[in-house]
Amino acid sequence: MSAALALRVCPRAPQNPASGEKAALTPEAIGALATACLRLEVETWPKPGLVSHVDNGSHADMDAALLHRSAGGLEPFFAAIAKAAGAGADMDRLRGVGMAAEAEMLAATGGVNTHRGAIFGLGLLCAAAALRNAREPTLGATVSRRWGRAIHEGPAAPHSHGSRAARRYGASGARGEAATGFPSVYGLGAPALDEGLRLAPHDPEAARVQAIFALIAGVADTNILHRGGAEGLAFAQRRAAEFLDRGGVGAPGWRERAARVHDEFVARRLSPGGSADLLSMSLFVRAVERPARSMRSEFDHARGAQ
Ligand SMILES: CC(C)(COP(=O)(O)OP(=O)(O)OC[C@H]1O[C@@H](n2cnc3c(N)ncnc32)[C@H](O[C@H]2O[C@H](COP(=O)(O)OP(=O)(O)OP(=O)(O)O)[C@@H](O)[C@H]2O)[C@@H]1O)[C@@H](O)C(=O)NCCC(=O)NCCS
Ligand SMILES: Nc1ncnc2[nH]cnc12
Repeated sequence: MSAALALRVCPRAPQNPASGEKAALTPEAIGALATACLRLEVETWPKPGLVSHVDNGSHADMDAALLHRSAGGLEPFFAAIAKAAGAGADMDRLRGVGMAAEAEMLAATGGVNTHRGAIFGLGLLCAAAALRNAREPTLGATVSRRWGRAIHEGPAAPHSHGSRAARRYGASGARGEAATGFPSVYGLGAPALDEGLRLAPHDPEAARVQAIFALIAGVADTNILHRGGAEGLAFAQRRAAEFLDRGGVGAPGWRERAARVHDEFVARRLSPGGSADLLSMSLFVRAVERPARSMRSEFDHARGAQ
């Protein structure tokens, strides 16, 4: 994103000239950016087992239009989470806004769980973006330092798919990811976006494909564990790693190869919904932390896609 466009997509509150601190984004700009990242995730194909503008992957209950409707409905909640964080909210207060966002999602989608994980993870990154300053290295570090303990100790739904996967397979899931500062975002998704842009400089969708494969290869996605068990997770991780080992989006014929992996996931009904959310979060942290290097035309496109 150019500096001018970064300011258009993410208008910043005035800089504090006395302290010289980085100025925080406005809550409205944070909400708009978070929703743009959710839309960009949808507009990415091939994404193994997941819904996109091309097909519905392993899902009978979702399509791209539903995901866009959900993403649009969440924008004011992402802004509200940022606003609350800017006013010093603790985790209980943020959780209240997150629960209201979940209710909005379910109302907008007729009861389909489109973005529960994203409301939680991207929501916390929105909160951190509102507090961004020169002293914190990353948004993830802010989440972990300010709310990590409360995330660990907070209420958990004992019968959610994620809680079951945690008990059965030891996967720490969405909660563990956030409490520890989003290691999959900073260690897998965001570096793979950079690598994808290097391999295919004129194809930002390719960069997102590189990132989703890197995430699937490395994340213990509780959605895959829920539908496919440990065997399904091992299959998904192996196929994603093979794609990357063969050169990822830098190798000739990559799109056809990625589409074949997508078909294999669909045949097994596997859907890495957690990795989809982590792709949105990777786009978000790069856009906030390195705006000059983000993908200008892509954010314009995302704001138009609905
Ligand atoms: C903390 C909560 C997110 C609850 O977490 P928990 O693990 O207890 O519960 P789940 O309901 O299972 O939701 C976790 C969702 O997180 C995503 N996820 C999975 N693995 C990971 C991972 N390793 N790292 C990060 N994130 C991960 C995933 O969300 C996506 O997938 C959903 C769609 O999947 P789908 O295949 O359709 O699955 P289902 O409909 O569930 O089942 P079937 O179709 O198979 O029948 C979609 O939500 C994506 O977003 C997991 O689903 C949280 O709920 C909570 O505490 N909320 C309170 C609000 C709050 O505190 N907010 C904080 C401030 S914003
Ligand atoms: N593209 C997608 N397909 C299925 N589940 C998702 N959850 C979030 N994004 C998703």
